[in-house]
Amino acid sequence: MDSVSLSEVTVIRETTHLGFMHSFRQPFCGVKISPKFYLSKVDGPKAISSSSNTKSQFVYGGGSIAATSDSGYKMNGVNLKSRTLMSSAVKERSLLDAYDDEYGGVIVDHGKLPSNPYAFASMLRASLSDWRRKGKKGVWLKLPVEQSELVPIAIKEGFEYHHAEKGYVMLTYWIPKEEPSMLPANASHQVGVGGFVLNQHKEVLVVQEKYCAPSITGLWKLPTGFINESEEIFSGAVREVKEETGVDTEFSEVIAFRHAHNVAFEKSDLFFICMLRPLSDKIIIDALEIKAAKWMPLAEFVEQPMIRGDKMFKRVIEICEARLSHRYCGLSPHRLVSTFDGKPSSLYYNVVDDDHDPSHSNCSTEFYR
Ligand SMILES: NC(=O)C1=CN([C@@H]2O[C@H](COP(=O)(O)OP(=O)(O)OC[C@H]3O[C@@H](n4cnc5c(N)ncnc54)[C@H](O)[C@@H]3O)[C@@H](O)[C@H]2O)C=CC1
Repeated sequence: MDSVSLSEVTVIRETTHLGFMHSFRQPFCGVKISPKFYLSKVDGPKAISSSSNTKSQFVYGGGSIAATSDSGYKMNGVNLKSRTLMSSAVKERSLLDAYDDEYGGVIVDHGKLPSNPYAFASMLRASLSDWRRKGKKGVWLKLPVEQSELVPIAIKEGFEYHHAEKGYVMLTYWIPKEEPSMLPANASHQVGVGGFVLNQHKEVLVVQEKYCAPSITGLWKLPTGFINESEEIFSGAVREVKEETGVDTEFSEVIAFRHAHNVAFEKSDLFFICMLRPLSDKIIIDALEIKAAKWMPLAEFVEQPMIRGDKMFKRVIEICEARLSHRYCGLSPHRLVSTFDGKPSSLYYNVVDDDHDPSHSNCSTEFYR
Protein backbone atom coordinates (compact mmCIF):
# COMPACT_ATOMS: atom_id res chain seq x y z
CA MET A 1 0.00 0.00 0.00
CA ASP A 2 1.22 3.46 -0.85
CA SER A 3 2.03 5.51 2.18
CA VAL A 4 1.83 9.26 2.70
CA SER A 5 1.71 11.47 5.72
CA LEU A 6 -1.75 12.80 6.53
CA SER A 7 -0.41 16.29 6.30
CA GLU A 8 0.20 15.54 2.62
CA VAL A 9 -3.34 14.27 2.05
CA THR A 10 -5.44 16.61 -0.03
CA VAL A 11 -8.59 16.38 -2.08
CA ILE A 12 -9.59 17.70 -5.44
CA ARG A 13 -13.35 17.49 -5.15
CA GLU A 14 -15.73 19.15 -2.75
CA THR A 15 -18.61 16.71 -2.65
CA THR A 16 -19.78 17.43 0.84
CA HIS A 17 -23.52 17.24 1.53
CA LEU A 18 -22.99 20.00 4.10
CA GLY A 19 -23.80 22.80 1.70
CA PHE A 20 -23.26 25.47 4.30
CA MET A 21 -19.58 24.59 4.34
CA HIS A 22 -18.99 25.49 0.73
CA SER A 23 -17.80 28.93 1.60
CA PHE A 24 -15.14 27.64 3.95
CA ARG A 25 -11.57 27.77 2.87
CA GLN A 26 -10.33 24.35 1.75
CA PRO A 27 -7.20 23.62 3.73
CA PHE A 28 -6.09 20.78 1.46
CA CYS A 29 -6.55 21.16 -2.29
CA GLY A 30 -5.01 19.54 -5.29
CA VAL A 31 -4.20 15.88 -4.59
CA LYS A 32 -6.73 13.12 -5.07
CA ILE A 33 -7.21 10.44 -2.43
CA SER A 34 -8.99 7.18 -3.08
CA PRO A 35 -11.56 5.55 -0.81
CA LYS A 36 -8.91 2.94 -0.04
CA PHE A 37 -7.19 5.40 2.33
CA TYR A 38 -3.55 5.68 3.05
CA LEU A 39 -1.54 5.01 6.14
CA SER A 40 0.07 7.89 7.87
CA LYS A 41 3.78 7.61 8.50
CA VAL A 42 3.39 9.14 11.94
CA ASP A 43 0.42 9.52 14.26
CA GLY A 44 -2.04 8.56 11.56
CA PRO A 45 -4.86 6.05 11.57
CA LYS A 46 -3.90 2.39 11.95
CA ALA A 47 -5.22 -0.09 9.38
CA ILE A 48 -7.11 -2.91 11.02
CA SER A 49 -8.36 -4.57 7.84
CA SER A 50 -7.68 -4.01 4.19
CA SER A 51 -9.07 -7.04 2.49
CA SER A 52 -10.74 -5.26 -0.46
CA ASN A 53 -10.44 -2.03 -2.36
CA THR A 54 -13.91 -0.96 -1.35
CA LYS A 55 -13.93 -1.72 2.36
CA SER A 56 -11.03 -0.60 4.51
CA GLN A 57 -11.20 0.27 8.16
CA PHE A 58 -8.95 2.33 10.40
CA VAL A 59 -8.86 3.20 14.04
CA TYR A 60 -8.04 6.77 14.94
CA GLY A 61 -8.08 7.96 18.51
CA GLY A 62 -11.09 6.42 20.20
CA GLY A 63 -13.21 5.89 17.09
CA SER A 64 -13.13 3.84 13.92
CA ILE A 65 -13.42 4.95 10.34
CA ALA A 66 -14.57 2.76 7.45
CA ALA A 67 -14.78 3.34 3.73
CA THR A 68 -18.07 2.19 2.21
CA SER A 69 -18.68 0.92 -1.30
CA ASP A 70 -20.76 3.96 -2.32
CA SER A 71 -17.63 6.09 -1.95
CA GLY A 72 -19.00 7.50 1.27
CA TYR A 73 -17.41 6.89 4.65
CA LYS A 74 -18.50 5.93 8.11
CA MET A 75 -17.11 7.13 11.38
CA ASN A 76 -18.21 5.36 14.53
CA GLY A 77 -21.11 4.02 12.49
CA VAL A 78 -22.12 7.45 11.18
CA ASN A 79 -22.16 7.98 7.43
CA LEU A 80 -19.85 10.70 6.20
CA LYS A 81 -20.65 11.13 2.55
CA SER A 82 -17.81 13.39 1.65
CA ARG A 83 -14.22 12.64 0.88
CA THR A 84 -13.39 16.16 1.92
CA LEU A 85 -15.06 15.61 5.23
CA MET A 86 -13.24 12.33 5.59
CA SER A 87 -9.80 13.70 4.93
CA SER A 88 -10.36 16.38 7.50
CA ALA A 89 -11.83 13.95 9.95
CA VAL A 90 -8.95 11.54 9.88
CA LYS A 91 -6.56 14.42 10.30
CA GLU A 92 -8.10 15.34 13.62
CA ARG A 93 -9.07 13.25 16.61
CA SER A 94 -12.47 11.67 16.13
CA LEU A 95 -14.18 12.92 19.33
CA LEU A 96 -14.38 16.40 20.80
CA ASP A 97 -12.62 16.98 24.10
CA ALA A 98 -15.27 17.27 26.79
CA TYR A 99 -15.69 16.75 30.49
CA ASP A 100 -18.65 15.64 32.59
CA ASP A 101 -20.80 18.08 34.50
CA GLU A 102 -22.52 17.23 37.78
CA TYR A 103 -25.93 16.71 36.15
CA GLY A 104 -25.02 13.79 33.89
CA GLY A 105 -24.16 16.04 30.97
CA VAL A 106 -20.98 17.08 29.20
CA ILE A 107 -19.19 20.39 28.66
CA VAL A 108 -17.15 20.62 25.47
CA ASP A 109 -13.68 22.04 26.06
CA HIS A 110 -13.83 25.15 23.88
CA GLY A 111 -10.08 25.61 24.14
CA LYS A 112 -9.53 22.39 22.20
CA LEU A 113 -11.99 22.72 19.34
CA PRO A 114 -10.59 21.69 15.96
CA SER A 115 -9.76 24.60 13.70
CA ASN A 116 -11.08 22.83 10.63
CA PRO A 117 -14.89 23.10 10.20
CA TYR A 118 -15.06 19.76 8.40
CA ALA A 119 -13.26 18.03 11.22
CA PHE A 120 -15.55 19.78 13.71
CA ALA A 121 -18.65 18.55 11.87
CA SER A 122 -17.57 14.93 11.90
CA MET A 123 -16.22 15.06 15.45
CA LEU A 124 -19.39 16.69 16.73
CA ARG A 125 -21.55 14.02 15.13
CA ALA A 126 -19.33 11.22 16.42
CA SER A 127 -19.26 12.77 19.89
CA LEU A 128 -23.06 13.02 20.02
CA SER A 129 -23.29 9.31 19.18
CA ASP A 130 -20.73 8.53 21.84
CA TRP A 131 -22.48 10.64 24.50
CA ARG A 132 -25.85 9.15 23.57
CA ARG A 133 -24.43 5.64 23.93
CA LYS A 134 -23.04 6.57 27.35
CA GLY A 135 -26.41 7.95 28.53
CA LYS A 136 -25.26 11.56 28.73
CA LYS A 137 -27.98 14.22 28.92
CA GLY A 138 -27.22 17.90 28.38
CA VAL A 139 -24.40 19.11 26.15
CA TRP A 140 -22.87 22.59 26.57
CA LEU A 141 -20.98 23.87 23.55
CA LYS A 142 -19.31 27.27 23.85
CA LEU A 143 -18.10 28.60 20.50
CA PRO A 144 -15.67 31.55 20.70
CA VAL A 145 -16.19 34.44 18.31
CA GLU A 146 -12.94 33.50 16.54
CA GLN A 147 -14.60 30.21 15.52
CA SER A 148 -18.03 31.55 14.64
CA GLU A 149 -17.96 29.52 11.40
CA LEU A 150 -18.71 26.48 13.60
CA VAL A 151 -22.07 27.88 14.76
CA PRO A 152 -24.18 26.89 11.70
CA ILE A 153 -22.62 23.41 11.76
CA ALA A 154 -23.73 22.83 15.35
CA ILE A 155 -27.19 24.30 14.67
CA LYS A 156 -27.64 21.91 11.73
CA GLU A 157 -26.71 19.09 14.08
CA GLY A 158 -29.62 20.06 16.37
CA PHE A 159 -27.98 22.43 18.86
CA GLU A 160 -29.95 25.44 20.11
CA TYR A 161 -28.83 28.95 21.07
CA HIS A 162 -28.67 29.36 24.83
CA HIS A 163 -27.03 32.76 25.29
CA ALA A 164 -24.39 34.96 23.75
CA GLU A 165 -21.75 37.34 25.09
CA LYS A 166 -19.34 39.53 23.17
CA GLY A 167 -16.73 36.79 23.00
CA TYR A 168 -18.80 33.64 22.45
CA VAL A 169 -22.12 32.00 21.81
CA MET A 170 -23.27 29.16 24.08
CA LEU A 171 -25.21 26.34 22.40
CA THR A 172 -26.94 23.43 24.07
CA TYR A 173 -28.26 20.01 23.07
CA TRP A 174 -30.50 17.78 25.15
CA ILE A 175 -29.81 14.16 24.24
CA PRO A 176 -32.59 12.03 25.84
CA LYS A 177 -35.54 12.10 23.46
CA GLU A 178 -37.85 10.52 26.02
CA GLU A 179 -37.18 13.14 28.73
CA PRO A 180 -37.97 16.86 28.70
CA SER A 181 -34.92 19.08 28.72
CA MET A 182 -33.78 19.96 32.23
CA LEU A 183 -31.20 22.50 31.08
CA PRO A 184 -31.68 25.84 32.86
CA ALA A 185 -32.77 28.70 30.63
CA ASN A 186 -30.68 31.79 29.98
CA ALA A 187 -30.62 34.46 32.73
CA SER A 188 -34.08 35.97 32.96
CA HIS A 189 -33.47 39.26 34.81
CA GLN A 190 -31.57 42.49 34.60
CA VAL A 191 -30.78 44.40 37.77
CA GLY A 192 -31.20 48.15 38.06
CA VAL A 193 -30.57 50.63 40.85
CA GLY A 194 -31.93 54.02 41.71
CA GLY A 195 -30.25 56.39 44.17
CA PHE A 196 -32.33 58.41 46.62
CA VAL A 197 -29.79 60.98 47.83
CA LEU A 198 -31.16 63.46 50.32
CA ASN A 199 -29.05 66.19 51.91
CA GLN A 200 -29.51 67.87 55.28
CA HIS A 201 -31.47 70.69 53.65
CA LYS A 202 -34.08 68.11 52.60
CA GLU A 203 -33.05 68.45 48.98
CA VAL A 204 -33.01 65.41 46.75
CA LEU A 205 -30.45 64.82 43.99
CA VAL A 206 -32.34 64.65 40.66
CA VAL A 207 -31.51 64.39 36.98
CA GLN A 208 -33.12 64.94 33.61
CA GLU A 209 -32.26 62.20 31.13
CA LYS A 210 -30.88 63.12 27.73
CA TYR A 211 -32.68 60.25 26.01
CA CYS A 212 -36.09 59.28 27.36
CA ALA A 213 -39.67 58.59 26.36
CA PRO A 214 -41.52 61.74 25.24
CA SER A 215 -43.93 61.26 28.14
CA ILE A 216 -41.19 61.93 30.72
CA THR A 217 -39.28 64.66 28.89
CA GLY A 218 -38.48 67.42 31.38
CA LEU A 219 -39.13 65.20 34.41
CA TRP A 220 -36.70 65.56 37.32
CA LYS A 221 -36.09 61.98 38.43
CA LEU A 222 -33.76 59.94 40.62
CA PRO A 223 -30.47 58.83 39.04
CA THR A 224 -30.95 55.25 37.77
CA GLY A 225 -28.89 52.69 35.94
CA PHE A 226 -27.94 49.04 35.61
CA ILE A 227 -25.63 46.96 37.76
CA ASN A 228 -22.58 45.64 35.93
CA GLU A 229 -21.59 42.00 35.89
CA SER A 230 -20.14 40.94 39.27
CA GLU A 231 -20.94 44.35 40.76
CA GLU A 232 -22.62 44.71 44.15
CA ILE A 233 -25.93 46.55 44.44
CA PHE A 234 -24.45 48.82 47.12
CA SER A 235 -21.42 49.82 45.06
CA GLY A 236 -23.37 49.95 41.78
CA ALA A 237 -25.79 52.51 43.22
CA VAL A 238 -22.90 54.68 44.43
CA ARG A 239 -21.19 54.36 41.02
CA GLU A 240 -24.31 55.26 39.04
CA VAL A 241 -24.94 58.40 41.13
CA LYS A 242 -21.30 59.43 40.79
CA GLU A 243 -21.27 58.82 37.02
CA GLU A 244 -24.47 60.73 36.31
CA THR A 245 -24.07 63.64 38.75
CA GLY A 246 -20.48 63.71 40.01
CA VAL A 247 -21.74 63.53 43.62
CA ASP A 248 -19.96 61.18 46.03
CA THR A 249 -22.23 59.14 48.26
CA GLU A 250 -22.16 56.44 50.89
CA PHE A 251 -24.58 53.54 50.69
CA SER A 252 -27.13 53.39 53.49
CA GLU A 253 -29.92 50.90 52.74
CA VAL A 254 -32.03 49.23 50.10
CA ILE A 255 -35.36 50.71 50.99
CA ALA A 256 -37.51 48.84 48.47
CA PHE A 257 -37.26 46.89 45.26
CA ARG A 258 -39.60 46.59 42.31
CA HIS A 259 -40.08 43.45 40.23
CA ALA A 260 -41.37 44.06 36.69
CA HIS A 261 -41.50 41.93 33.53
CA ASN A 262 -40.84 42.36 29.85
CA VAL A 263 -38.83 45.51 30.44
CA ALA A 264 -35.88 45.24 28.04
CA PHE A 265 -34.95 42.40 25.68
CA GLU A 266 -38.09 40.64 26.98
CA LYS A 267 -36.29 40.21 30.32
CA SER A 268 -37.68 40.83 33.77
CA ASP A 269 -36.30 43.70 35.82
CA LEU A 270 -35.33 43.96 39.47
CA PHE A 271 -35.04 47.63 40.42
CA PHE A 272 -33.43 48.31 43.80
CA ILE A 273 -34.12 51.74 45.26
CA CYS A 274 -31.25 52.68 47.52
CA MET A 275 -30.91 55.42 50.13
CA LEU A 276 -27.50 57.03 49.92
CA ARG A 277 -25.87 59.64 52.14
CA PRO A 278 -24.25 62.49 50.22
CA LEU A 279 -20.54 62.98 50.86
CA SER A 280 -20.16 65.92 48.47
CA ASP A 281 -22.57 68.37 46.87
CA LYS A 282 -20.85 69.65 43.73
CA ILE A 283 -22.64 68.49 40.57
CA ILE A 284 -20.73 67.54 37.42
CA ILE A 285 -23.04 65.82 34.97
CA ASP A 286 -22.21 63.06 32.52
CA ALA A 287 -23.17 64.98 29.38
CA LEU A 288 -23.39 61.80 27.31
CA GLU A 289 -26.30 60.44 29.32
CA ILE A 290 -27.71 63.32 31.37
CA LYS A 291 -29.20 66.64 30.25
CA ALA A 292 -29.18 68.28 33.70
CA ALA A 293 -28.88 67.53 37.41
CA LYS A 294 -29.56 69.52 40.55
CA TRP A 295 -30.47 69.44 44.24
CA MET A 296 -34.23 69.91 44.39
CA PRO A 297 -36.34 70.51 47.51
CA LEU A 298 -38.07 67.22 48.33
CA ALA A 299 -41.48 68.93 48.47
CA GLU A 300 -40.96 70.32 44.95
CA PHE A 301 -39.79 66.95 43.67
CA VAL A 302 -42.90 65.25 45.04
CA GLU A 303 -45.17 67.91 43.56
CA GLN A 304 -44.16 67.09 39.96
CA PRO A 305 -47.31 65.71 38.32
CA MET A 306 -45.47 62.62 37.01
CA ILE A 307 -44.20 61.76 40.50
CA ARG A 308 -47.43 62.64 42.29
CA GLY A 309 -49.37 60.46 39.86
CA ASP A 310 -46.91 57.56 39.95
CA LYS A 311 -47.78 54.87 42.49
CA MET A 312 -44.22 53.59 42.70
CA PHE A 313 -42.25 56.83 43.16
CA LYS A 314 -44.91 58.32 45.41
CA ARG A 315 -44.67 55.28 47.68
CA VAL A 316 -40.86 55.25 47.48
CA ILE A 317 -40.73 58.80 48.79
CA GLU A 318 -43.17 57.96 51.58
CA ILE A 319 -40.95 55.05 52.58
CA CYS A 320 -37.84 57.24 52.57
CA GLU A 321 -39.56 59.78 54.77
CA ALA A 322 -40.66 56.99 57.11
CA ARG A 323 -37.05 55.81 57.30
CA LEU A 324 -35.81 59.28 58.20
CA SER A 325 -38.24 59.41 61.11
CA HIS A 326 -37.50 55.79 62.18
CA ARG A 327 -40.95 54.49 61.28
CA TYR A 328 -39.41 52.14 58.73
CA CYS A 329 -36.19 50.22 58.34
CA GLY A 330 -34.44 49.26 55.10
CA LEU A 331 -32.04 46.43 54.31
CA SER A 332 -28.31 46.81 54.71
CA PRO A 333 -25.70 44.49 53.18
CA HIS A 334 -23.73 42.01 55.26
CA ARG A 335 -20.80 40.30 53.58
CA LEU A 336 -20.50 36.55 54.09
CA VAL A 337 -19.37 33.33 52.46
CA SER A 338 -21.90 30.53 52.24
CA THR A 339 -20.55 26.99 52.38
CA PHE A 340 -23.12 26.06 49.72
CA ASP A 341 -21.10 27.70 46.99
CA GLY A 342 -18.02 28.99 48.81
CA LYS A 343 -18.44 32.42 47.23
CA PRO A 344 -18.28 35.78 48.97
CA SER A 345 -21.71 37.38 48.78
CA SER A 346 -23.92 40.06 50.30
CA LEU A 347 -26.96 39.21 52.39
CA TYR A 348 -29.31 42.19 52.74
CA TYR A 349 -31.29 42.37 55.96
CA ASN A 350 -32.06 44.81 58.71
CA VAL A 351 -30.78 44.62 62.26
CA VAL A 352 -33.45 46.06 64.53
CA ASP A 353 -31.69 45.53 67.85
CA ASP A 354 -28.24 44.20 68.53
CA ASP A 355 -27.68 44.13 72.30
CA HIS A 356 -24.02 43.23 71.90
CA ASP A 357 -23.18 46.00 69.47
CA PRO A 358 -25.85 48.68 69.00
CA SER A 359 -23.82 50.18 66.16
CA HIS A 360 -24.84 47.14 64.09
CA SER A 361 -28.44 48.26 64.11
CA ASN A 362 -29.25 50.01 60.88
CA CYS A 363 -32.79 50.81 62.03
CA SER A 364 -32.06 52.98 65.02
CA THR A 365 -29.09 54.86 63.55
CA GLU A 366 -29.70 58.36 62.28
CA PHE A 367 -29.60 58.70 58.53
CA TYR A 368 -27.38 61.76 58.88
CA ARG A 369 -24.38 61.27 61.10
N1 LIG B 1 -35.49 55.77 33.86
C1 LIG B 1 -36.53 55.80 34.68
O1 LIG B 1 -37.27 56.75 34.79
C2 LIG B 1 -36.84 54.60 35.52
C3 LIG B 1 -35.93 53.57 35.65
N2 LIG B 1 -36.25 52.49 36.42
C4 LIG B 1 -35.31 51.39 36.59
O2 LIG B 1 -33.99 51.87 36.56
C5 LIG B 1 -33.16 50.84 36.11
C6 LIG B 1 -32.29 51.41 35.04
O3 LIG B 1 -33.14 51.87 34.00
P1 LIG B 1 -32.80 53.20 33.18
O4 LIG B 1 -31.92 54.12 33.94
O5 LIG B 1 -34.09 53.70 32.66
O6 LIG B 1 -31.92 52.59 32.02
P2 LIG B 1 -31.86 53.11 30.51
O7 LIG B 1 -32.83 52.34 29.69
O8 LIG B 1 -31.96 54.59 30.52
O9 LIG B 1 -30.42 52.63 30.12
C7 LIG B 1 -29.27 53.08 30.82
C8 LIG B 1 -28.35 53.77 29.84
O10 LIG B 1 -27.99 52.82 28.82
C9 LIG B 1 -27.89 53.49 27.57
N3 LIG B 1 -28.81 52.86 26.63
C10 LIG B 1 -29.88 52.06 26.91
N4 LIG B 1 -30.44 51.62 25.79
C11 LIG B 1 -29.74 52.13 24.77
C12 LIG B 1 -29.81 52.02 23.35
N5 LIG B 1 -30.76 51.28 22.76
N6 LIG B 1 -28.92 52.68 22.62
C13 LIG B 1 -27.95 53.43 23.19
N7 LIG B 1 -27.82 53.57 24.52
C14 LIG B 1 -28.69 52.93 25.29
C15 LIG B 1 -28.23 54.92 27.80
O11 LIG B 1 -27.00 55.64 27.97
C16 LIG B 1 -28.99 54.93 29.10
O12 LIG B 1 -28.85 56.13 29.76
C17 LIG B 1 -34.04 49.70 35.64
O13 LIG B 1 -34.07 48.70 36.61
C18 LIG B 1 -35.42 50.36 35.52
O14 LIG B 1 -36.47 49.46 35.77
C19 LIG B 1 -37.42 52.40 37.07
C20 LIG B 1 -38.35 53.38 36.94
C21 LIG B 1 -38.12 54.55 36.19
